[in-house]
Amino acid sequence: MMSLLRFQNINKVYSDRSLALFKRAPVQVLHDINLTLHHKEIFGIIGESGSGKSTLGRLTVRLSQPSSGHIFFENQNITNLSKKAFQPYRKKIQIILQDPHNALNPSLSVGASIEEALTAQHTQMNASERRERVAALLQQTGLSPAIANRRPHELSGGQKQRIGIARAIAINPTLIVADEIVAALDVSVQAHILNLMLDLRSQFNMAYLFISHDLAIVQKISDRVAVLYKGRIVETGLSDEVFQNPLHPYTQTLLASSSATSTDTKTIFPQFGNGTTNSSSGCCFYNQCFRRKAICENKSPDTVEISPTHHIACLIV
Ligand SMILES: Nc1ncnc2c1ncn2[C@@H]1O[C@H](COP(=O)(O)OP(=O)(O)OP(=O)(O)O)[C@@H](O)[C@H]1O
Repeated sequence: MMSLLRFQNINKVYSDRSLALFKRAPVQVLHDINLTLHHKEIFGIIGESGSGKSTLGRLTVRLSQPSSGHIFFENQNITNLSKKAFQPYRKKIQIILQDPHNALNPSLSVGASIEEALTAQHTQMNASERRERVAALLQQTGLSPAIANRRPHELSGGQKQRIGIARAIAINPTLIVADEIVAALDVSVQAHILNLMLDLRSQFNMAYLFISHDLAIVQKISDRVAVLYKGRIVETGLSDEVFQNPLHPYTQTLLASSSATSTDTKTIFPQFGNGTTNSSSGCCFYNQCFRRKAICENKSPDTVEISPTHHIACLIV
């Protein structure tokens, strides 16, 4: 497979903002990152909070610059390109962020928001072509074209995230950085969004850098995965291999600690049938456990019985 994105010896140093200005010391959050992402591939990035996942995503779309090292996109070194020289690549690399509620301009209609993505990238479309494109994008993301006239506050979280996805795919990118894109959504909505991402990948042959703390979701959605620990890649490989036979002690600990809390993939991805789930109860998921168990067992949340240990595990989390 041809390389789409390559990180070569990437280091990132921030200054520690928790300290007073005169006491600030540099903090290295990424150490010597080497990764290659192929065309049409879904590459998962996992690791605990603060391990540097989002920083890697931000470097990819040049929201931030590496302190040293190089980033190659389609074999072109894009690390130090001027804004103008980067413009053609900007169109090919899009990002979708976690919080759909803040991702959209509240004063713009949904249609105007998507049109803005088209005009920002200097597409040569006239107004009626843009409106047609907006309608097509809404349909492709499972929404009615009529929603174009609504404002963000009139939409659900899932609908807003679909608009975020429509904006991201508007100019036919080849790579999408998906940073915790379902973390803020209800579990049933997560399923729809993740299935939409899989459909769009097959339809438009995009690659995803898929950043998530939810190991079960990453396992199911990713072709390959890298495990970040304190800014270093400690393990990388085919998703199934890493999840089934983790070699690095940190990966083993991460998988073991997630086993009581991870998403039930049978609920999220029913098409995977009886695939393994990391959840001891099969249903636990942070503080939504009642709801999740209800969904798993197809019951009302009020009638779900939860074992004391399951419940305690959720309270601890
Ligand atoms: N702009 C910044 N200035 C200073 N430090 C930063 C900045 N952005 C991130 N950091 C620090 O870099 C480290 C890595 O942050 P990052 O957001 O990449 O981690 P993460 O793995 O995505 O975490 P989470 O899963 O909690 O989002 C953290 O210690 C964070 O506090």
